[in-house]
Amino acid sequence: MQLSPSVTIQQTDTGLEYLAIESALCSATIFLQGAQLASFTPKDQAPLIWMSEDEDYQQGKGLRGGIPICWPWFGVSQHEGWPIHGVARTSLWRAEEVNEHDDHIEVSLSLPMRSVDKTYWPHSTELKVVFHLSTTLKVTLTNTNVGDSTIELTQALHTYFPTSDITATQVDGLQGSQFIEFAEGPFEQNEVVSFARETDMVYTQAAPMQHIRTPEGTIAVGREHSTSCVLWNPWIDKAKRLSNFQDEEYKTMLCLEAGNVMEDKVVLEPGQSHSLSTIIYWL
Ligand SMILES: O=P(O)(O)OC[C@H]1O[C@@H](O)[C@H](O)[C@@H](O)[C@@H]1O
Repeated sequence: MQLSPSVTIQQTDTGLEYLAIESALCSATIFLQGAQLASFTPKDQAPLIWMSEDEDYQQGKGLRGGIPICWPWFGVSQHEGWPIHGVARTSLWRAEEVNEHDDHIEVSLSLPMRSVDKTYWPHSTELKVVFHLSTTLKVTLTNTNVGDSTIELTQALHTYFPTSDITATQVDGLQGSQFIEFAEGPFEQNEVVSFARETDMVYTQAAPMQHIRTPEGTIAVGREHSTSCVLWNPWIDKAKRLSNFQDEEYKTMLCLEAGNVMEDKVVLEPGQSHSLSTIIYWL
């Protein structure tokens, strides 16, 4: 099915539907499950997004790569047995709109709340994501409180980035912020970050822009309405325990995740909205 000149709807062999974008400015894929962007490549440039070679695109399982949407909680829930990173990434979203312009394409999806188990999220909330696709990628996740009581949530746009060599990769722009590592801290980030071990840091009061320096070039990663972000690489041991992840793939990826976590959680009074954005491009 053709939705606009550059956007078609397609299906994997396993039956997962996705929007395929092939425009003069970029190519991209966005799955209805999880509203998960799985690839994004600006025209004549290298891919900006990483996906595991082992991903097998199963229903009800978050994809190992792309941009999983973590909602309405980030990380491990305080309720035992609840799924890590919430329920949005495994739920079926609805494609709402595709608007094609000369200089960008906008694709929006929403999460039908009837498909979210009320045990996990009993509140009346509208959740929408808009992908703004050109030679840059902007993703905006908007929560609106349509109920009559205050809601609180944590969330993240959990972007996987590619590199040809994690040991030759650095993240610049986190200096000056505080981080929590494996539930300890806060510690002060004094230097550019390099990778030589498992990295799982939650940064607070982080500057709105970081630069990932890889052997292939520098990726700019911006955030709006977010003062927290997460930096993750599983390294050798955890790589072996991860689903849909090859043992050696920790060498070729890292996650830098735009967040609203910890003290940066989203608090919405009835009628209020909040939009979290991430902006990604090759410098
Ligand atoms: O394997 P999952 O559920 O996709 O999570 C991947 C990682 O996501 C990161 O955001 C967390 O900080 C890590 O602790 C976690 O391992």
